Amino acid sequence: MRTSIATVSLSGDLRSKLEAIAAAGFEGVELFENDLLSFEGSPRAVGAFARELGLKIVAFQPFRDFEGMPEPQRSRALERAERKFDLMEEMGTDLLLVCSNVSPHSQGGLDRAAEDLRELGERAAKRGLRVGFEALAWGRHIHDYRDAWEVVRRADHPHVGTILDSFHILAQSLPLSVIPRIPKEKIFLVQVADAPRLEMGLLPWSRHFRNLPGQGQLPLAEFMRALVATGYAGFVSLEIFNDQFRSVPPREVALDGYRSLVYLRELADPQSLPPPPECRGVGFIEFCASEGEAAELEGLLQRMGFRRTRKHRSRQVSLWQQGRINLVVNAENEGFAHAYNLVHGTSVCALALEVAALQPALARAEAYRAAPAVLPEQPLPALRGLEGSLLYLLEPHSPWAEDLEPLESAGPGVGLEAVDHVAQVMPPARLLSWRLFYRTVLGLEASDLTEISDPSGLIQSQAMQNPERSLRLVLNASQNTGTLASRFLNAYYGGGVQHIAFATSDIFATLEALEANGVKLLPIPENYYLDLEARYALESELLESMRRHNVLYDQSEEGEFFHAYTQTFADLFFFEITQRRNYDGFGAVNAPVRIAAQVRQIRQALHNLETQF
Ligand SMILES: O=C(O)c1ccc(O)c(O)c1
Ligand SMILES: [Mg+2]
Repeated sequence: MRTSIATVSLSGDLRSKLEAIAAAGFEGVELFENDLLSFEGSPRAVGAFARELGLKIVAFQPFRDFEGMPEPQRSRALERAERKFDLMEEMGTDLLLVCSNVSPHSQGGLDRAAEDLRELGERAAKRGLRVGFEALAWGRHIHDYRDAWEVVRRADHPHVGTILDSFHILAQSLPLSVIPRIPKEKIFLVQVADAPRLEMGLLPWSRHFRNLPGQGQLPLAEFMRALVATGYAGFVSLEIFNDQFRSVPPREVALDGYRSLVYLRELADPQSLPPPPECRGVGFIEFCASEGEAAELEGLLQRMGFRRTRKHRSRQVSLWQQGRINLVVNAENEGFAHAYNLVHGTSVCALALEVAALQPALARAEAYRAAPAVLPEQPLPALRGLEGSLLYLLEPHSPWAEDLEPLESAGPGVGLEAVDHVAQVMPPARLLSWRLFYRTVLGLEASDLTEISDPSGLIQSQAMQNPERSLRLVLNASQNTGTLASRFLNAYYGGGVQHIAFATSDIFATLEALEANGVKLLPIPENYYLDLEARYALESELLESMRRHNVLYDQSEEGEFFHAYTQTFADLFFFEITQRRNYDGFGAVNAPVRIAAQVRQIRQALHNLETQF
C-alpha cells in the first residue's frame, strides 16, 4: 500500500501543501485542479516542485460531467479532456480522475458510458496517459461503484480503469462483495475518507464532513479487507473534504493523515504493528505549580485525604498518595515542569500510564509517528501529549519514584481509590486530531460524540477508553468562545486537563470526610433533586443523602452512577468524585447542571472581587 493525499485535504497555497505532504512522509499526491488554477507558476513548475520534494503526482482531478452527454456536448467534453491531458503531460502525471456525471443533460445507459470512456481511453493512450472512473454518490446515473466498474469492464480498454472512494461506497452502505472481484490492475487508484454518521444529503455530507480514517464512524476495516482481497498494492490516497481542516496548518493535517494511513494498514493487516498496549492504569499524574500555588494545591490535596509520602531530596518535587492514586506536585523553578507552568499555569503537565510491556508500546508509538519527548532531567520514556504535555509510559515495576525519599505512609484517606477518568479540554479543530492519536497510539475506543449544553453555547465531548476500562479519557471542545470549556482553554493558553475524577466505593462516606476536612463541593440546585425524584423511583433516604452532599446521579440499563465535584482550583481545573455500580458512562446527562453550577460560582467569585475593590 503506497501513501498519497489529495491537495484538497489541506489548507494553504499549493507550495505549502506540497511541502507539508512531503514533510509528513507521503509518497504521492493527488493534484486538485483548483490548486493548479490558483498557482502562480506553470504546470511544469508544479511538476518540478513536486519531484524536487520527492512526491509523485498520482492523479490530476476532477474531470467532471463527461460520460453520457449528447452531442454537441460530447465532442466538447472530449476536446476539454485533450486540454487537461496537455496540463498532465506538463506536470508529469499520467492519471486523470473522471468522476461520474451529475449534469441533467447526461443520458443513462452503461453501454453508452462505456463507449465514451473507451473513446477517452483511446485518446489518453495516444499520449501514454490513463483515465480512472469514479462513481460519485450523487452521480446522475452512475452513483454505485459496481456500475462504475461495469462501465470500465465494458469499455475494455487497457488505459481505462476504475477508482474506488471509500466515502461514496460506505456512506451509501453499498455491499462490498463486488470489490474483491475487480482485477487489481483495473483499480487505478483508491481514495479513502471516514466520516461521522450524519442524517443529511450525501453531497453536503461528503463536501464538508469527511474526516480521516479512524476519526469517523464508517466501516473502513471492512472496506480495507475487501481491498486486500483484490491484491491491490497501489496508492491509497486520502481525499478529505472538511471545512475545519482548512483552518488548521497543513503540516498538522498532513501528519495526522499519515498516521491515519498507518491505521488503515493496521486494519488491513493487524500483524503489521505491535498491538495496542495493555494499560494497567494511570501510574501517576504530575502537576506543575509555582511555589505559592504548590502550597495551595498541596493544601487541597491534604484536605482531600492525600498524604505526602515521598519528597525529592533536593528538588521541589513531592508525591501525594491515596489508594492507588499517585499525584506528583512539581514546583521546581527550572526544567520542563517549570516551563510548562510558565505557559499554562498550575496544571497537569504529565500523565503516566502503566503498560504491560514497554518496548512494543514504544515501537507502536513510533510507527504511528507519536513524537518522543526527551527531557534532560528525566530518563523515563515519554511521548508528547496535548499542548506539549508529557505522556509517560511506565513498564511494570518501573522505578519512577525511586528518586523520591520516603516520608510517611499513605493512610486510609477519605476513600479515594483510583483514577476513574481524566478530562482534557482542547480547541475544536484539535479534537479529531487527539481522537486519532489516542485511537492509534493507545488503541482506545471512541464512544459516540455527545453534545453538552453550556449556558453560553455547546460543548462537544468525546469519551475514549480501553477494553479493560483501566484508562478512560474524555476530550472536550467548544466552538463558542463563551462556554466553560473555552474559559478553560483561554486560561490554559491552548488546552489541558480540565478535571480528574477519582473513584470511591462509598461516595457518601467520602464526601462526608471531604466536607469535614473543609473541602468545598460544587452546590447543586434543589430543582435537580426534584427532577430526579420525578424521574426515578429512588428511596427517599438515598435522595436525601444525594441532596445533602450535592451528588449527581445517572442510571443505565444495568447500573448506576453517583458523582460530585469540587470547586474549581485557580480557575483552571477541578476534581470529580465518582462511584460506579456496573455503569460505563460519564453521567453526561448531568453535565449541563454541573456546568451551570460552575458558571454560577465563577460569576459569584467575580462579583466578590468587584465588591472588594
Ligand atoms: O465532491 C466532489 O465533487 C468530488 C470530486 C472528486 C472526488 O474524487 C470526490 O470523491 C468528490
Ligand atoms: Mg473521490
